[in-house]
Amino acid sequence: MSNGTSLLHSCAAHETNSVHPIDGAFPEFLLAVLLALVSLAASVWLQRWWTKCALEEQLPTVLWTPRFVNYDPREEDGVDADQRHPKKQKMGSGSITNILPKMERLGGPYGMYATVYGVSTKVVHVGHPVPARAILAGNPASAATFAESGMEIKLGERRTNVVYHAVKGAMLWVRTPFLRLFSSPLSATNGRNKGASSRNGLTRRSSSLLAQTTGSTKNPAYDHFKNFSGEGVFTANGMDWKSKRASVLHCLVGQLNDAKLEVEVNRAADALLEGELNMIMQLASDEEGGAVRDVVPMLQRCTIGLIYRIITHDVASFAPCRDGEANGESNRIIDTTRGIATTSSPRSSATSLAAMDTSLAEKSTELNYKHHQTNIHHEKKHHNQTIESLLPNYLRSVTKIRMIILAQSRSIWYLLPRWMYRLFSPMYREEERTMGPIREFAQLACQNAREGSPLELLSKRASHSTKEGSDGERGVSQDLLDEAITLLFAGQDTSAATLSWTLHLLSLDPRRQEKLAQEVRSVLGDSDIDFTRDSDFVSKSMIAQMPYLDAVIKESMRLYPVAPFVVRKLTSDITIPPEVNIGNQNRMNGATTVTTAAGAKSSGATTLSSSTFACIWIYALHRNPKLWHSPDEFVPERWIDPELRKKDNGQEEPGAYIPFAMGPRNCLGRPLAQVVLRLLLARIIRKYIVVDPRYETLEARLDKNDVVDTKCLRKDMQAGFTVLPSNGLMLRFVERLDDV
Ligand code: HEM
Repeated sequence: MSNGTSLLHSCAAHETNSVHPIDGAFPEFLLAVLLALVSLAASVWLQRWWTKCALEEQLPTVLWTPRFVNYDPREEDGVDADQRHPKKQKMGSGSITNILPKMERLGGPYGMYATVYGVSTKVVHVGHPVPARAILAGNPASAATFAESGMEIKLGERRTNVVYHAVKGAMLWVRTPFLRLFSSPLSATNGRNKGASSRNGLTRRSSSLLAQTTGSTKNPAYDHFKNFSGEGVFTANGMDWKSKRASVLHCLVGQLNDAKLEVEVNRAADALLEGELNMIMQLASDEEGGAVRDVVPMLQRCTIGLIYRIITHDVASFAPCRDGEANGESNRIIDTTRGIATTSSPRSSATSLAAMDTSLAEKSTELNYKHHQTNIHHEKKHHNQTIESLLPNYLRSVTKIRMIILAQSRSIWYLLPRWMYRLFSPMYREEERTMGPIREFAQLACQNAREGSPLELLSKRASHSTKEGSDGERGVSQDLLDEAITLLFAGQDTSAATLSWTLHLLSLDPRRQEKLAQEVRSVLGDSDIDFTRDSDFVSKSMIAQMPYLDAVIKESMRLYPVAPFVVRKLTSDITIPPEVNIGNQNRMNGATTVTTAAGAKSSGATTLSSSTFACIWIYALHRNPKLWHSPDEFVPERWIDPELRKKDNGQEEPGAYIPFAMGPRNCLGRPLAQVVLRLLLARIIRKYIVVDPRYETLEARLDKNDVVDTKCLRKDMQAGFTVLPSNGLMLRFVERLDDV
């Protein structure tokens, strides 16, 4: 202590007596730091301004305001974040619903506009089928026609900036002689020259075949997914992606015959209807107003069981729970109902379980059913412990990771080097915590995969057995684990979300719901009860006879595409022909009269330059009033009625309706999802009337002759990289009387 004091004193004395060497330099040092900071800020500002000006040559451009968005766990707990934090902007949903008005307001060609993201990242926002298909699928045909027509390629609506052009001109003047000296004819590209795009294509050839064929790639726009799905088919690139996609198609989609799929989906429907909902109905007998429950988690449990069984063939772990053996969350319900006898009829409990067995689906004899049922119960004892403990955490985690990944992509962390995000961002720590249960669950799926199942088949393929990960000693390669995470998520989340939105729309439209129920029941009939097959069983051939069911699913996916946008990076310049009037003649390409979105005449093409990112807004495409009549209305009839069909340009135009995206990186699980959605919906609607209590309240307030406008009851979207109804979806299930 005394030593310290004397040291201080001596320092003070020294300071009074002599000039410290740093004294004079200190303000200069500060000044230098300040200058450096100012020049850094100025160069960033200049760079952003420069990029904006360059983009504005082609499209209206806005500057993205950087911010540190962090994931807020309060958004997931079912309490409306708006109510708690009135000033807080909801994550993502506003930017989805406002996209069309924004495109309209900015009025670029095809409604496109651009954003300068970060310092110089260019993002083009697309909500029109012509640019959308050019970017996603490549559009060589239209490009060729365009070139052959000899039409002069001019710029689109040009916003002139005098200073920008003066500086650019001066720079070109200085640079051109040097460029001529040092560049080869192939690399001398100028985006504005006719044919430039093909030359760019040659010089910037990427190793990715996809990039060559479509002029766009997912890389690096999806890199922030990699902590989640690693190098699975969703995030992989180039040749790695190509071989992985071929393998997954072969082992999953190729192996799935109709009989297997029907059996598995009916098994999942049993778990939902005879298991969970049955329990809820019993509980609700004491509840005033019947059983009002959040259907989203129920559907998630149903679809995770389904995809898990499909990829592992492990039928024991998620077998329907009619006797109080439910997993996870549903256990809570069941615990409280111990002592209440199940009401499932002997017919359904004996035959539904039986109908689940793949091999027995073909043979179907009573003896085999009983044998199989015993097997299921035996295997359940073995597996349930682990699955039961992991499932609730897994579902919570995947719901959360959807939001974390979106928050990341909207935050400044996305633009900074990955190591910075890992080191400094609290979001990364949250992400890692969340990934724990997801990895564990996928690990278990890989270990439980039976012989001949898609995961087991994948494990033998070179595409999925190269990279040994940390779990190598447990016999699971990192590649396989990544794929399991990808497939479990893609198979579960999207189907559950789409069904949730469909039930939401039907609950707000009882008339159409009844129409659907009638169709389903007329096809399924009161079915002569067959001892060997459950009368609830719905097959693919049955749903083929239900056009209204098909229309309802299509319409729900139009209004609520669960992947509201996809992103690509352009690998070569893409020139989009001038916009034409979209009239009844439905010519979107190649006509001579050109109308911009704002209505002004123009005769220019638009060239989106290589390395630009393109955000294809599926949500905007599906609600574009130029493509759909009554775009915000739920009108399933539009898909059936020839008169209504004529009013929708979107039904004929490739790229206008793309809930599964399009091009080489379209949804790989589409054939699976198409069947799953229809079968599950048919089963639900056949048994239950779904009622939104808010609709009832609104209807009760109105006069009998009033038309109930349900738009105000539509749920907001909880935006993750897939969208779910915000704060859950509370519905009441009422058993259809004639089924009792
Ligand atoms: C309603 C159901 C579904 C919808 C709406 C849907 C939608 C989509 C969309 C829009 C994409 C493109 C994503 C992008 O480029 O960013 C996609 C990709 C993908 N989907 Fe689906 N999907 C559904 C169901 C499924 C199912 C059941 C599976 C598999 C089990 C699946 C597996 C995949 C995979 C692996 C990809 C990535 C393909 C690639 O990059 O090559 N999806 N899906």
